[in-house]
Amino acid sequence: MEVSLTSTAAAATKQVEQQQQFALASLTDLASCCSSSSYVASASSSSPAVATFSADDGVAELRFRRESDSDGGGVVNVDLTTAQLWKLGPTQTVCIFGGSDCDSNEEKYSKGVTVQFRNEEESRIFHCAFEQWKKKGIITQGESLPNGTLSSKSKFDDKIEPSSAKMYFHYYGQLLHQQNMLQDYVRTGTYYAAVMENRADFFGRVVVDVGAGSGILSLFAAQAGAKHVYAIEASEMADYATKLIAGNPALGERITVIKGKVEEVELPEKADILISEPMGTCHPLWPFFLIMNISLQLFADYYCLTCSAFSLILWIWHVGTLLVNERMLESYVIARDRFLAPTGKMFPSVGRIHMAPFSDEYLFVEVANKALFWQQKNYFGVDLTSLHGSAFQGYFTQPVVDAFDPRLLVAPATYHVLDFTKMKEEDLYELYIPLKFTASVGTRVHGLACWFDVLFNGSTVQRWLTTAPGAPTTHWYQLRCVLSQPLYVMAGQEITGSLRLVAHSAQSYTIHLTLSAKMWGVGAEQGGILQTSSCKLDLKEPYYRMSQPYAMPQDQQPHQLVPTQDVHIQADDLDDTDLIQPLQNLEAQLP
Ligand SMILES: C[S@@+](CC[C@H](N)C(=O)[O-])C[C@H]1O[C@@H](n2cnc3c(N)ncnc32)[C@H](O)[C@@H]1O
Repeated sequence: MEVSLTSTAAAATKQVEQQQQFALASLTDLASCCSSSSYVASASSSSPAVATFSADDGVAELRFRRESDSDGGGVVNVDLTTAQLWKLGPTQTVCIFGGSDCDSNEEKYSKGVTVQFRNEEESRIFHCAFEQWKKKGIITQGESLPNGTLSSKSKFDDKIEPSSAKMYFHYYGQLLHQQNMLQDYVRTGTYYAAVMENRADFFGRVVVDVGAGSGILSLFAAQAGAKHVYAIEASEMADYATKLIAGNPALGERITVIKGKVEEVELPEKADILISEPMGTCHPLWPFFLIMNISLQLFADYYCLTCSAFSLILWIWHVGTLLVNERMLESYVIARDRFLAPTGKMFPSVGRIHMAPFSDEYLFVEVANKALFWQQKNYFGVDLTSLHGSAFQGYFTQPVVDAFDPRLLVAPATYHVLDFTKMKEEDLYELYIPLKFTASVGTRVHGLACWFDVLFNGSTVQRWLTTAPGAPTTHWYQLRCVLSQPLYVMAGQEITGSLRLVAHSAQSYTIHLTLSAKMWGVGAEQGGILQTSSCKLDLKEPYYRMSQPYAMPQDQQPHQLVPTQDVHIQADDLDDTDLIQPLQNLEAQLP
């Protein structure tokens, strides 16, 4: 493959000349579609060729030239603003475009060529370059790009499975999911307050919105007086963001939407400040959510139910989990290295993962009971019990997402800091967090509860966005890792262990949790371990448990446990009418 990129910039006119060339196995004309919308390949004009992307005078274009061409008749000029690519196979692509070099009769019809690449990798890079140059055509309408390099393969593509990325960006490409985030008023309101209270950090500054979504944070930055905002968004949401921004012209004239991944796009200048909401949300069941949301919306329209009641339900479905899920923090850190000036700021700049052991018999019973099905000895004449143990363990691989009562915590929380301004992208591939707690009460420990917060370290005001239990609930809720073998602890006893998060290519993490109860009382000074319990969970496959407000079990009521954050639970919020079946059932089925 020959990929070359040359750049020169004439400073006075700010004109840009860049080139990128691809050798092609062959180029085949499609019969011009004067009378039909279908294309027929004409074998006679197939020959090896070169494709050249270039940007002269700020206009990006693509030119195909057959190698056999001597008189210029084999040159095909493609207007990138109208051109589209369609993949026919791993190495074959059709390029359709509005004709510019045809006679007047044909001018109103689209034209096309079939491009045969030499291998799959070259095809992939060509597609990537095509998107880049197409975007460049859009950016350069308003301003020109400086010299730069086009990465042939981005870090994102290296580490993320294409199927995961496709599903991920499809999800974020839909307005309904952006709406769910916008309707998390704790989240969006905190961002708004953090920006407005710290106008000085935005006023007259160049801002990059990393993963702009609907463009809301770009609009906040523009409201705060940003000189220019580059809103980078990889999903189809970029088109909606463009619309939203155009609908707010007073702000929009200072915002440029750039459709592409932060790992791949080029910017014409360095940023003074990055703003982003890269905190992991969880959406593995998006097709299910989508169908249910659409049906519910239709149902709501049909029965003229109020939007607000239903938007609450839709919002509840868009639940989220631990800071690092989605692996978008890595993109945030890459954006820092690519776009931020050395003295620039990041909003947010720090994230903290908080952790504390919890005791929740009802949750434990609920998870364990899911495997009861496999205890049937006569399921259509079949004994299912040999699979009960596996099913039982399987349910404990799902982290639980819900809002729980902070009084379920059995020890003050500890936290692990992620400094987005300093950490390396690779630091996020694996996180190892040693754990050490002192139990406040004697109880059974059922696992580890986790939540996070992020800091907007403004020059004027420092503001935290927290997802702590007891704080106003966000769409992230909290996350709990439930142990299949609970631990017994006494008040004052030390609980040690570790939480290891290992990133995987499906944009999430495998969680390895170990908790141990240290020896207590006589012999404690020897530091021995009394009991240990471990589990392995997949952050991408959580169990959503938002159906009912938590009811505090009677036997746990007297404990006053110690959360790390302020608690705002009303006595009225607690209701012990819908408690789950007694523990004895569970003891009987433990494998
Ligand atoms: C959690 S949403 C936040 C959207 C918006 N900033 C807001 O606060 O409402 C994250 C957005 O980042 C986009 N995104 C994620 N990874 C990206 C990447 N590597 N490059 C560009 N956009 C990305 C997603 O498509 C999604 O729209």
